[in-house]
Amino acid sequence: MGYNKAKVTRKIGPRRIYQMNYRSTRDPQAQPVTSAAAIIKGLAPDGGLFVSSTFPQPSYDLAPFTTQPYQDIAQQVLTWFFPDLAALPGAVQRAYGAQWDDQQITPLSARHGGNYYLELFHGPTLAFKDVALQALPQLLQLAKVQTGEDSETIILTATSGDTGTAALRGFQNVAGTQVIVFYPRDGISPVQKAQMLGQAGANLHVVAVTGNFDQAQTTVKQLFSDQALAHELAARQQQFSSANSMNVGRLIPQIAYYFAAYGQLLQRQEIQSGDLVNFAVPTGNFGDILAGYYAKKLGLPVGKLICASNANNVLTDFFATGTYDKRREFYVTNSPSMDILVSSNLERLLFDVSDHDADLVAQLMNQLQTTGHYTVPAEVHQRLTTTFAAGYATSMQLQAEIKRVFDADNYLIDPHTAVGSFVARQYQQVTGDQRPCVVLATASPYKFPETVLDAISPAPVSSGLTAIKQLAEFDAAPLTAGVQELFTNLPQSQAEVAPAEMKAIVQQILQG
Ligand SMILES: N[C@@H](CCOP(=O)(O)O)C(=O)O
Repeated sequence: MGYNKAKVTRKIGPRRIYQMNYRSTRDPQAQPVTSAAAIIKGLAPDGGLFVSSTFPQPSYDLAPFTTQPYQDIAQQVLTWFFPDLAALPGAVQRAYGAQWDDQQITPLSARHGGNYYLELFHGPTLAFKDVALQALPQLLQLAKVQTGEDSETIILTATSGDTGTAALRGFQNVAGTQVIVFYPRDGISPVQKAQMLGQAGANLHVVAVTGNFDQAQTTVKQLFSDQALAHELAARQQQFSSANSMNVGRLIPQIAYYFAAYGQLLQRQEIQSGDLVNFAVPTGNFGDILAGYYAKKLGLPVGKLICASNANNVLTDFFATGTYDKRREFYVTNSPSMDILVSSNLERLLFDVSDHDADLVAQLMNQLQTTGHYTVPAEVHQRLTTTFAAGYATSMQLQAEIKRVFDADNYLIDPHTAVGSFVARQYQQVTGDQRPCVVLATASPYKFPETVLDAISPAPVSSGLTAIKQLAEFDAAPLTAGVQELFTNLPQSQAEVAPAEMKAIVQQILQG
């Protein structure tokens, strides 16, 4: 493996250890930090996002991905980005162990209705967030040991349904951590809510916000840069970190499943080594699709990255015009995890395609905050459109897509996956692009049984646990442990606040 850019900094025994530094997307003058520090901090002090100072340029063969277990692929990817984190192999084994209901961790389906589905929901909370949030606690622990950081880590998280539960599960009873999750009170599915409130642990806190996801995430970002609060925390030996894809420790593990998908296609001889594969990614905060962009930059033969949105189609318009404009109605939809108008990770993409122009990124992000919109230079927009395609599906269109795929092959997909599937087909029809396409299946259909049933069942649809049983009748496979657990979880208590009260509740929780 060749690391032609990372700097060799020290040598332990016969093995050379490389160090990868991380810098903010916004401040060209800021001192870079180590990978360990970037994971511990979560967000850069200037409000920007950490990116690696040099992008890894490994040389590798694609052939081994056909036979390697997922754990090996994940370890390889993590080592490219966090070469200075010691003891990664153990962490990876713990992250991808018996808590997964499929040994492949992210199995690729057969071709259904024209496309493949990369099933990212075989972890304990039934959504793709587990792939990274079973790993992040491990990475954080390694980073803390390595840096000697002994303050308590307060994981502040905003969720539109899936990240929160996966973060609670990942950090459940992890020593030296507390997790505070904020979710939009009226913006997640009944099963998502029951699942989130069902996560028990002395270090876990769930707070409903009487606002939408954007308000929760924006306030979380403000709390990160609140100096008075940081001092209060420091006095108690505490500091914030993030479980959202703003944290590189959350984002980087997601790159691995693009390699795993490619390996599975190769292994089945559906493609030849080097063939380009398109990926359709349902996305709200842009983390999942950015991981695909990073996979392409690492040399994986990725063709188009198809960015799929729901009715909150701010990203579709951005890719079409180069103008990002969040001044529009926020829709609460039947694909709630994607109900987002401020896509945090787009900032990392802009940093990359503008040739690391941190001043430009800072200016655009400032404009977004003050005016609600920005337009990227024409050259930046042009670069984006060579790699990305974009489209959206309405709530009715995604339901029709669930039915189409089910009718084709009795294959059940969740509403978010259906958004990706619909937009992939739309793209294929408009462009005639016949390359193999992998749709990221981001959540289990059992998290949204009402919407799925409504699409496929002629009978009246029930809700919650009853709907899960009703949906199971359409499924030849037995219920997985993660779904069965939904029937036994007991709801924990939660607080409810307005967005303006989020700081006060954080202080109250942390003061015990
Ligand atoms: N879609 C998420 C919200 C934020 O995304 P993240 O990937 O940055 O955590 C959710 O379901 O909670």
